[in-house]
Amino acid sequence: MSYIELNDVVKEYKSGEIVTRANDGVTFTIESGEFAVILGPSGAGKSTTLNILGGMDKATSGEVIIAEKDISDYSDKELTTFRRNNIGFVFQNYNLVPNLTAKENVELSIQISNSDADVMDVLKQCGLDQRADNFPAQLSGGEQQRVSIARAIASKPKLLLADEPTGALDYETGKQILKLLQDTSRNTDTTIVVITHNTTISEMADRVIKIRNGKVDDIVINDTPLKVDEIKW
Ligand SMILES: Nc1ncnc2c1ncn2[C@@H]1O[C@H](COP(=O)(O)OP(=O)(O)OP(=O)(O)O)[C@@H](O)[C@H]1O
Repeated sequence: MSYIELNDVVKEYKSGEIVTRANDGVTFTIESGEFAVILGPSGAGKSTTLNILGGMDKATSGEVIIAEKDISDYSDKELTTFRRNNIGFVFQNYNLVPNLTAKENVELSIQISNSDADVMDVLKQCGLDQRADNFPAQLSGGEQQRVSIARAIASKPKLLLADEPTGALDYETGKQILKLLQDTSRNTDTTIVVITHNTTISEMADRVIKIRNGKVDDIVINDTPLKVDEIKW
C-alpha cells in the first residue's frame, strides 16, 4: 500500500444556491519519502487537494488514506491530533507568529508536537543561526519562509505540505527555498508535497501530479529528478 492514497475525492463548496466542485474525483498515490509536486493552473483545485491531504479540510466524498488510515471519516478532534502528530505545513505567506522571534516560532512548534529536535540545529540547517533573535518583521521574505520551513521541520513531520512556498519570493530566493525542501526530502525520510503552477519546478520532483478542472490530468514519475541548481525558469 502507498503512503498516501486518494481515491475518487470530491470536494464541493456551497454558498447559497451555488455549488463549486473544487475536486471532482481526484485519485492518486504518493510513496513514502517521495518529493511530489502538484501542478496545475489557478483554480484547478490544488490547494483544496492539499488541505484535504493535511486534514485541514474534509472531503465531501472519497477516501483519503495516509499511512494506512482513512482520515476522511475522522472527527474534527481526531483530525487535529492527526495534524499535530504527522503534518508540517508551509504556506505561501509564511503564517509566522509576529510577536515571537524566529527561535521562539520554532520552539513553539517543538513544544506543540513534543518533538526532540534541537531548535538551534534546525535554525542552522535552514541557514538562520544568525537570525534566531529577530522577529518576523525584521526578516526578508526568504528568511521568513525559511523560518516557516524550520518550524515545519522541527516538528519532525512524516508529511510536509507546502502551498506555493516560493510564490511571494524572487527567483534566487525561491531557488534557495526549493533546495532546502529538496535537501530535507533527501536527508530525512519526510514525504514532501509541494503545490506549484511553475512547470519547471516539476523537473526536481520524484512524482508530478497534474490537476486540471478538479481532476487528475496526468501523473509523471521522474526516475532522474534534477537538482535545484540544474533547473532554470
Ligand atoms: N472555501 C471556498 N468556498 C468556495 N469556493 C472555494 C473555496 N475554496 C476554493 N474554492 C473554489 O474551488 C476552486 C478550486 O480552488 P483551489 O484554491 O483549490 O485552486 P488552486 O488550484 O489551488 O488555485 P490557485 O493556484 O489559484 O491557488 C476554485 O474555483 C475556488 O474558487
